[in-house]
Amino acid sequence: MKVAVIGTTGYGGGELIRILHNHPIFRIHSIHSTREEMPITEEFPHLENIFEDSLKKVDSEKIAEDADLVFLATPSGVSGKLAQQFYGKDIQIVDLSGDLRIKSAEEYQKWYKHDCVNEETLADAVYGLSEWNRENIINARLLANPGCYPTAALLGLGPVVAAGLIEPTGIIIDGKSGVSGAGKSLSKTTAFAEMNDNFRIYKVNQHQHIPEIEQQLKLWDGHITPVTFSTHLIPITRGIMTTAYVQLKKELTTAEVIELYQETYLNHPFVRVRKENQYPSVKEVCGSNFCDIGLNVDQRTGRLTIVSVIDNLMKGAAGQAVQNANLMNGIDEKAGLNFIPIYP
Ligand SMILES: NC(=O)C1=CN([C@@H]2O[C@H](COP(=O)(O)OP(=O)(O)OC[C@H]3O[C@@H](n4cnc5c(N)ncnc54)[C@H](OP(=O)(O)O)[C@@H]3O)[C@@H](O)[C@H]2O)C=CC1
Ligand SMILES: CC(=O)N[C@@H](CCC(=O)OP(=O)(O)O)C(=O)O
Repeated sequence: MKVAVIGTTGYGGGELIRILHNHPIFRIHSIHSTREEMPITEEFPHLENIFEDSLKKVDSEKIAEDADLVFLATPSGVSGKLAQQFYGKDIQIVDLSGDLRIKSAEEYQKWYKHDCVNEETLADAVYGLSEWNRENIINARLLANPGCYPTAALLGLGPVVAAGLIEPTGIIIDGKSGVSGAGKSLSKTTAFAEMNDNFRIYKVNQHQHIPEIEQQLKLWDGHITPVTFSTHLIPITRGIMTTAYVQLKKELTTAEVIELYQETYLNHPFVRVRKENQYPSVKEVCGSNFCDIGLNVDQRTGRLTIVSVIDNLMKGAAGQAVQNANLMNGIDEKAGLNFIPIYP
């Protein structure tokens, strides 16, 4: 199958190349960004002698004629416009941005601060939380790949929320991300002198992933009320940890909760649930498509602490995008994603 990647010179696009280069079914047919004709090795010298194609113009007619599937690894706003151009053509679309995830146009405008794609396109987009929306993903032509923080937070919360085991009010989620989560553009907040030896909170109560997290939680339990979600930048390159705090409705032991998670994710190879008293760290998933989860019930407060870790560029972006593209095409969901995490 021929695939095209738009936004190849970015961090998410670069990660797509790393995965797709060894994929057994997908072949990279063309790569694109605003810098047409430039060999990709000018931006990514690490690809020298491995993959040296040149970037091509973004021509949606031609891409749709030549390729079977297109990955949009482009910024919010750009992705929406491109999705609109490809929509209705004979090509599958997997968008890594936030432009197709929020079903309410009003909510999208409120959090993303610009106009949303048209209603018809939005209605057709399938939310690609791979482990939880498989039936719809299998039939999707237009796929909204989840955000990095929502992936970690939702995989962590899903089993207890869907089972109705927690109070629907007062959910708190604390997220920490490495700086590659912000993309490759230069900015003061991600500059070395700002981030090295530092740790900061950002977008307090204003993060664009809040409506995405709430939308999915409400599908699991319609009684869920607004969540508190805080994001922090930490001085690492890759990796996200989310820690969620939820109140259990009834007394449960940590062992019982772990059993529920193990059963829920039994047939989902990319989610690994830690044993009692073991908690994951970001290094344990770095470079891989795994989401590792650790759990603990505090018997004093009746609260459950849920720790999830992912690599933001893999399960949080390109890895889950390929997992979804596999599912959309009836391919083994692990195809091309059989990476052992890079440790230490
Ligand atoms: N980084 C992460 O961990 C995650 C990112 N995402 C989302 O994935 C998308 C890509 O993110 P990321 O790779 O980090 O971003 P980057 O800023 O690193 O890369 C953006 C890419 O988009 C290209 N681009 C920008 N404007 C256009 C345009 N008008 N036409 C064609 N190409 C364009 C750039 O190419 P050039 O400069 O060569 O023109 C570059 O290749 C974003 O929507 C982001 O929100 C989602 C989850 C996690
Ligand atoms: C560290 C960092 O800055 N991360 C970015 C993640 C952005 C992202 O992935 O955006 P979408 O999912 O909305 O496309 C942020 O917090 O905004």
